[in-house]
Amino acid sequence: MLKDQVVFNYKDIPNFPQSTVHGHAGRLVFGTLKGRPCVCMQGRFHLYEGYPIQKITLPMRIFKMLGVETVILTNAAGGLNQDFKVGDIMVIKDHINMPGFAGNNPLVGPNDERFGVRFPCMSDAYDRELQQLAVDIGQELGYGDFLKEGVYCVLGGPSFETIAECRILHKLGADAVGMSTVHEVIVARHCGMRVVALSLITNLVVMDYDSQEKANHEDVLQASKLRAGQLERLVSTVVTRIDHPNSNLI
Ligand SMILES: O=P(O)(O)O[C@@H]1C[C@H](O)[C@@H](CO)O1
Ligand code: HPA
Repeated sequence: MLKDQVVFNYKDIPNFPQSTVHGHAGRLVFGTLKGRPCVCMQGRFHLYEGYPIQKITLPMRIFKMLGVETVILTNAAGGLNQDFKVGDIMVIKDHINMPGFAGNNPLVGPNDERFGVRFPCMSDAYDRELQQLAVDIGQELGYGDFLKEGVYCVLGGPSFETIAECRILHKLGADAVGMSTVHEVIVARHCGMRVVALSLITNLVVMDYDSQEKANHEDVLQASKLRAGQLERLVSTVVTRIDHPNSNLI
């Protein structure tokens, strides 16, 4: 997808965490997309891997220091919204930081004023212009039937949710549930980068005690492959259409 690639394995970057999840390659790829400089993470980090939350979000601060202005995040998520189907792409409009309710927030600890303020606002976490751009581009690409908008809820994982947990998350107003993204968004917003995030609905969560369905990682990987090309096209088109006052890294 990127031209003129320069690739670093995470293991060769000092102090960088390592990907431990099947399906996460563990590479940082620099390059250009239609002339736009970009850096892509092939593999991200999660609380359930045992990393401290500040380590999970370290790449965001590195990107800020490299001059990145806009962060585009994608994830796999379970659909809670009853109108969602496997293969839907949800443009995230807001999040519920469930670990944060218990004090597990990446900004806990002394605030580093070089990056941002002590108490950052999160009511504008997801850039509204970029959300609209993603929706408009999705429509143009003919994705209207599977393009949704909604609220993403992060949990710690690695166990998938119980039926009672899914029911409560749905009642709380979440449309999709996952194990990532939110921590990175908080740190990216703290240091003033713009954020747009997309969830691929890889499975529908089980909300019914009569259901025989069981969430599993293999189904998540399989469903991700089915939409990989379309998701990549959406992301790359968004990149080429973002307004870049300083033409910096994306
Ligand atoms: O895209 P992410 O890393 O959030 O993927 C989800 C959460 C777990 O890593 C995995 C569970 O199948 O998918
Ligand atoms: N729950 C949590 N995380 C997920 C799911 C899910 O159902 N699907 C993909 N990531």
